[in-house]
Amino acid sequence: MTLLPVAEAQTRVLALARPAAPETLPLAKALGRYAATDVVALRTQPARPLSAMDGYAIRFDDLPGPWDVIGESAAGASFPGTVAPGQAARIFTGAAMPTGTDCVLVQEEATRDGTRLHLAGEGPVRGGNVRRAGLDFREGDLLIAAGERITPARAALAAIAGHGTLSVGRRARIAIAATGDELVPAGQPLREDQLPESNGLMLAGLLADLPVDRIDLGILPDRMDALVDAFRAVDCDLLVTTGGASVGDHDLVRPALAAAGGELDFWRIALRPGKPMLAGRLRDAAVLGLPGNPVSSFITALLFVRPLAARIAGAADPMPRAIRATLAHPLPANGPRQDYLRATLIDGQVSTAAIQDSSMLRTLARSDCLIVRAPHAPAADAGDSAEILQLA
Ligand SMILES: Nc1nc2c(c(=O)[nH]1)N[C@H]1C(S)=C(S)[C@@H](COP(=O)(O)OP(=O)(O)OC[C@H]3O[C@@H](n4cnc5c(N)ncnc54)[C@H](O)[C@@H]3O)O[C@H]1N2
Ligand code: MOO
Repeated sequence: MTLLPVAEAQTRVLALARPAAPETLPLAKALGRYAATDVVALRTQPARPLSAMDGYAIRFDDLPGPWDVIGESAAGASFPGTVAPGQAARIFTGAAMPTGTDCVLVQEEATRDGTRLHLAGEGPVRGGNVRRAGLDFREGDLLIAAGERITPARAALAAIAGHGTLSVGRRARIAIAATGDELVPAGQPLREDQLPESNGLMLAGLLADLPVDRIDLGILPDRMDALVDAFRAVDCDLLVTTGGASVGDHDLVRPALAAAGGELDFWRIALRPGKPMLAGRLRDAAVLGLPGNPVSSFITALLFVRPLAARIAGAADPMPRAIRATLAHPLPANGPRQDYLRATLIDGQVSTAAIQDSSMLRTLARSDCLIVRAPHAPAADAGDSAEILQLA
């Protein structure tokens, strides 16, 4: 049996995306989306030299004073004249430096007697307390690259750079179906051979921070006709199923995809947990069939569903980012599959949970990171560096 390496599976999954045409939205609505084009500054910030402090705009060469205060410059109400040698202008934070001045004496270091101003401290350095024109950026600078997320800071940056709207990727429409005759909606009475459905809720949570509209297909039974009907009817950018991905007699997602007219791209990854995941296309939609075990569903959602959803919405770089931590204890050599061990990170030291069964939600819920073990990684010692993925 050939198992696809995780990195290759991720590349092939991202290639299933068909990003929708972008749309232009007011900045407030563009928050959380991905930029569809490069965002360039339409103005220089600051446009003129500004005071960084409340005090007095002076000429550095006039130090140590005294000065005559001849006017005032406030944010939005600049001093219109020129400040000559021996003169100063009252100034406030964010106000334009009057012509002729080059530094600001903070008011804590000044005393005033009517219009007469005296130095009462060290005074500024040359150019001190002034934000030069273009300190932040200049007109024409690239501020946000296409495919970057419109975070709160980037939305604010776009606003101050002169934009009122942005061209962004559309929200991805993601249909989620749980499959399995044993599944009952959470909170409902159940027999001992039944199980509350939990993967759909988990997937919804894992997509909640992305620009995604979810289509909840609920619980589908392990019957070809029901699966094929649901697959034929769905209209979405990405169809995600959980369960029925393996080799059992009731594992029908793969044949149902084919019967509905879909195409399989690949099935089975050198991944633990999550090996039986399948990927394909169905008409205009990408399809990911996640394994039913809750932890397998979680990890395949983290490694494949979230990145693909973000890519459909226009993300350039949607992969989760690994960091490094120190192993708190030894680890045995790894087998042929890339392993994602449920673990806890404390003060940079990472420890694995004792039992790593892919059905165990309590272990997953207690973990705040996953240790990534490459296929055939040799045994590791306490104190060795390990790659980890942090869980939100
Ligand atoms: N002979 C083999 N058996 C199995 C193999 C294999 O290679 N050969 N692979 C194993 C691996 S690895 C995994 S992972 C599982 C997953 O297979 P399926 O995707 O077919 O999952 P199911 O059988 O449908 O369910 C597994 C388990 O998870 C529970 N489940 C399913 N959906 C949900 C849900 N929405 N919410 C909560 N729990 C769910 C289900 O009741 C089962 O207990 O296959 C191995 N078998
Ligand atoms: O790969 Mo399965 O997901 O081990 O449990």
